[in-house]
Amino acid sequence: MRTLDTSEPRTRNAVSIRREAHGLRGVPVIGHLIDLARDPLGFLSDCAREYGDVVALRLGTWPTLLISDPELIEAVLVKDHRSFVKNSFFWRQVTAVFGSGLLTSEGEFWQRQRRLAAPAFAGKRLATYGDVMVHHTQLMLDGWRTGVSRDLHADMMGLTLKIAAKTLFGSDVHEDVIEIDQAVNDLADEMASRMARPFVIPDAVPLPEHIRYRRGLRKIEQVIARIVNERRVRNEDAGDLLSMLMLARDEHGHPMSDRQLRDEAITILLAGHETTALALSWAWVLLADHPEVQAGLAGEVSEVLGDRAATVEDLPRLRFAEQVVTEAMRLYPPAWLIGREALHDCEIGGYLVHAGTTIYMSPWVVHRNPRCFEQPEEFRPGRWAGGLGRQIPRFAYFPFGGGPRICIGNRFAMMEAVLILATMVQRFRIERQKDRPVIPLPSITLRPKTGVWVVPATRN
Ligand code: HEM
Repeated sequence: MRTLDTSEPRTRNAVSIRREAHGLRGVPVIGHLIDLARDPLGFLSDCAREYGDVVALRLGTWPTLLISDPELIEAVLVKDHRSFVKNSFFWRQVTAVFGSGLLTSEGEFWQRQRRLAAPAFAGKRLATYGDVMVHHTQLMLDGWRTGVSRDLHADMMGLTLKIAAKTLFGSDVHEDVIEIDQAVNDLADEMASRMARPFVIPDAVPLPEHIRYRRGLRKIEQVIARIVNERRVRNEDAGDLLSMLMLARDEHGHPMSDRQLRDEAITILLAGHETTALALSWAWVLLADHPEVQAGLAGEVSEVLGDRAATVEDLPRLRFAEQVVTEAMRLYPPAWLIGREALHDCEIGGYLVHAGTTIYMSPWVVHRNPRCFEQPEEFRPGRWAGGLGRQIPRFAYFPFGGGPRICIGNRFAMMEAVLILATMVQRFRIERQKDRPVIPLPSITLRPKTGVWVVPATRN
């Protein structure tokens, strides 16, 4: 039971909470860290439900606010974005992996890198990726057998990795997929433990997880280096993201350093492939649990495509497929928590925010708010049919974040998810393997803890 902490001074409207059960008052240094580590989704949802749109949490020594009101989220991410940077505690834990790539850099440097990368994710260039997406999905499905159970999440991870490598870096990674997959998992696990820990254990301490983490990082760096070297040898402008980055020159005419290329490539590869795989895996969990929705989707795909392969031109008519992806990301947003840190004292919606305060905004929490969505726990893709997206506040639904730091790959991801989903449902009906429940694991991303085990059946 959590109660309002009236023993604390209340500045302006600021609300503080503490947990009284289990003697948590006896661990003031840790504050709510244990609650957050034990059940992050439940804890943050309870906080918002019980204490409202702005809740002060005690996470170790870090002053933290959980903000769940769409207008206030818009203030942080858009209107007052200059007052905030990406949460530095969080990002410090992952800088060894992402370096100064797009996800983690700030200021003018970030702006320049974003400008360079943006054309690869827009317009005509984006449209050229469609065939690769469908082709790789078909290759994957060729290996599926009716009645033979499989981990669909592992399939989605392998598929989106191959697609990202091919479309953005012009490279095939078939032989490396299993190892990269393992490496990404090891990195994500270690980054998540570091985030949850209120203290830092130096990398040099030879813990098994540190060894796995270093091995994972080395593997990914090797693959990236190979891709960059292949391109240097061929010395051609392939018109993809890697070429754009390699051909870019700064104001002094200098190309990007190998280190910066590595940072950007690793960022795009990691930020892009797991999140999209997750959107698809969660969509399939929901579709398997709602056979009538899956049948509706198959009906649309059959009407639009018949037996032929999907193309980018079909996207405007695959409306229900898009609604399925949108609704799946409402219930299971792959990026379930977004963080910022206040650069200086400021005010958000009348609340005083001190410099250094961490702001948490959780799509998981907001997307399930009954104020924003009717029967929010229900999977109803059709709710998006009548232009719901335009009727709700802009930040009632924000799976890709928003403002200047909005996901650069959001259109790429939507296009990829819809094309993959349509290609899959065209060939297979998918049921869950009953004895293998799916357990959400809110790590850096929202993952299915032990995969998504399904039994496919060929459609006649
Ligand atoms: C369903 C799939 C995806 C989801 C849910 C997702 C989610 C997000 C979110 C929430 C952010 C903003 C984080 C913040 O503001 O702190 C972000 C940023 C980013 N995403 Fe995605 N993403 C997805 C797919 C992709 C893809 C396909 C790519 C690239 C191929 C990508 C690359 C990036 C990059 C580079 C950033 C940093 C952008 C910047 O700060 O300028 N993402 N993503």
